[in-house]
Amino acid sequence: MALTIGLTGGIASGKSTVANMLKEWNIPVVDADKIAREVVNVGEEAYVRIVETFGKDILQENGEIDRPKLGALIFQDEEKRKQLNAIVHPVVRKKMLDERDKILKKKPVVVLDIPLLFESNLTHFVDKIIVVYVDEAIQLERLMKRNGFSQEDALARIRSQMPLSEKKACADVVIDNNGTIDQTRQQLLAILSEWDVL
Ligand SMILES: CC(C)(COP(=O)(O)OP(=O)(O)OC[C@H]1O[C@@H](n2cnc3c(N)ncnc32)[C@H](O)[C@@H]1O)[C@@H](O)C(=O)NCCC(=O)NCCS
Ligand SMILES: Nc1ncnc2c1ncn2[C@@H]1O[C@H](COP(=O)(O)OP(=O)(O)OP(=O)(O)O)[C@@H](O)[C@H]1O
Repeated sequence: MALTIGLTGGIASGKSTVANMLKEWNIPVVDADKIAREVVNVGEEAYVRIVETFGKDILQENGEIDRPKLGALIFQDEEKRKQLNAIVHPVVRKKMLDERDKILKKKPVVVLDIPLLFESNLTHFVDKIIVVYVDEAIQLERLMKRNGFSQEDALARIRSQMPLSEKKACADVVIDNNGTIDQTRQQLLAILSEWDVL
């Protein structure tokens, strides 16, 4: 029987780290962040609407969207974030579900890696939910390190999402990613074997 697993968590909680493990084991993963980047390529409908809404100031010289600049804008301002979400999310959702359907024609299981699974009310599209959890102090530290953000910028991003503790409470299963990568891999293996996926 077909199984759609939702993989979610908070910003920098370790979703991509877990998704990479799944891909190594040949489990197909649909990456919402990757699709969200593709749908705003120069000339795409969402690109045109973003430029109309936020102006040419958010573009690089070559015409592509300046992601750090747009990020700085929308993570400081909830109204602007809602405007961006309203442009990008419907297109991402459609592409993601198309990819899911294509994969499920050939494979019994697919994982949808969706950072905003709960915030965007997408839980009805998945059968099981894995939340990748970290304590906020570690999340902050990893986010600042990975993106070179100040503490203030990193906190603005964390605060723009549903608290990770709430997501944890809504999960079918939680991966605690406070420890080593290997400890995370062991937890994932146990979940997959329990669900007969490996
Ligand atoms: C604001 C943008 C340009 C910043 O780009 P940047 O390359 O710096 O970050 P990236 O796209 O890799 O996202 C990193 C993480 O930020 C978080 N995040 C991104 N967008 C949002 C949002 N609208 N609300 C809350 N968190 C978000 C997610 O945890 C995501 O995994 C970009 O994130 C964007 O276009 N966001 C809107 C689309 C979106 O919601 N994407 C996320 C899920 S589909
Ligand atoms: N167990 C771990 N130990 C040490 N570092 C880790 C661990 N897990 C992830 N990291 C590092 O933390 C950072 C965030 O992890 P990752 O990119 O997987 O998170 P994410 O949830 O996909 O983030 P985003 O929502 O921003 O896409 C990365 O730099 C990653 O290498």
